[in-house]
Amino acid sequence: MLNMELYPTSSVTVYTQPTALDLWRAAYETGCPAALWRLPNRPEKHLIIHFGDELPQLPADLEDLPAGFAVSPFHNPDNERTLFLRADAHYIFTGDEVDEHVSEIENKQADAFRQAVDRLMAAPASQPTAAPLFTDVSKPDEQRRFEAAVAEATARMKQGEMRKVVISRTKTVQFSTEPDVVQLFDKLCEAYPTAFVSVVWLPERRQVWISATPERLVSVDANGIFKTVSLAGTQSAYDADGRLKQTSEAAWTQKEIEEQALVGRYIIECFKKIRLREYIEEGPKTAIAGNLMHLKSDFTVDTKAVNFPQLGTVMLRLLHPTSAVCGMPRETAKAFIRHHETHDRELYSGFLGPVNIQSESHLFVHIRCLKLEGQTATLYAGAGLTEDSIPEREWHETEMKCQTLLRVMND
Ligand SMILES: C=C(O[C@H]1C=CC=C(C(=O)O)[C@@H]1O)C(=O)O
Repeated sequence: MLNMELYPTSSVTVYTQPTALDLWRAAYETGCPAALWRLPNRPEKHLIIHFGDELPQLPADLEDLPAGFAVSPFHNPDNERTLFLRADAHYIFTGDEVDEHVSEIENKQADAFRQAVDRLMAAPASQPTAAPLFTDVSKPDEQRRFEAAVAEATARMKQGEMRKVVISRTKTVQFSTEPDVVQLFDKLCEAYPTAFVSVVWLPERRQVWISATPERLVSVDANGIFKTVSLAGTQSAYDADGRLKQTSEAAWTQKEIEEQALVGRYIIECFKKIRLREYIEEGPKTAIAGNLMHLKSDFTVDTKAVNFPQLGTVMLRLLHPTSAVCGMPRETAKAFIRHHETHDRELYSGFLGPVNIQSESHLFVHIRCLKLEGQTATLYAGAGLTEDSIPEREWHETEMKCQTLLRVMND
């Protein structure tokens, strides 16, 4: 556990204000891990900087962690190896106001970061540039491999080996120049007000992860209200004429209803394991997630009323990875994924989000995301399969999921 007493913080509202871009560039140039995010339906944006050369890998125990940002890979037994960015510096952007909380920690990274911020603030403001062009450089056999894995999965499910598995694929695009990720973040926030939008810089891996995810994994707010969701089933939010559909126009097939019900059942099984009966379940309802629609049920627990302050941590351990990204039974699905996917999921379908920031923790399933390495972006998308899945349709679904980020990058 980290002792926050070592890191006293000063809280001031600054008058010569750095922009999010100045701060991001300073973190990027000086190799300080950083996370920029905006919670669903909230106006303010947050940026934290971790002053340190190595990012700790810690158990995701929400009660023990200081303020920061957690990022977990898909493969993370018991959530013990969760990357954790400490909020050594925390900036909150609300309209034109910047609220700054910077720890007095003294080390090489902190000094380099502060100097870089001063230098970038003194430099003439750079003019916004047009988003760079990009081209699809995915492997030509990606679709064939994906569809073969879907066919194999449905055959196994028909034999009764599994009930559900989520198979993913990648799409690689090459940018003409390195994209401005802060500009892309702002565009994603505007396009998807109900999504959790984030950009995370991991200098050890030389990777920037960008996402606009619709799926809450575990939240505990300042009043001790715990939330999770069951999200599955996918269709376009637009009709054949390109018109945005009403949620009431969404028609769901038996396959999609069952796919979502399995995720809900899995959540209820987790509650049962800890003998928790006092939860509220609402839904399923049709929810809009950017260019897509999903079926969604909300689960809520008042942790104060049930006297269960660690519920967030306990459920995080039980839930991850849910059957929205893995499958059922979980271990069989995990083994199938390991053998049939040709890429490493890395942080895709893990979880990420702020921990103990303003007395709240909000962790989301890391989907609708991409990994940026220099000028190359790898997009990840998965499809929940049941025995009724049709390979070409599932491929098309992953194409639509990639569009969540691509259409904003194209804008
Ligand atoms: C695994 C993904 O989405 C999940 C969440 C919602 C709907 C899903 C589906 O319909 O397959 C997936 O379970 C992804 O976007 O990569």
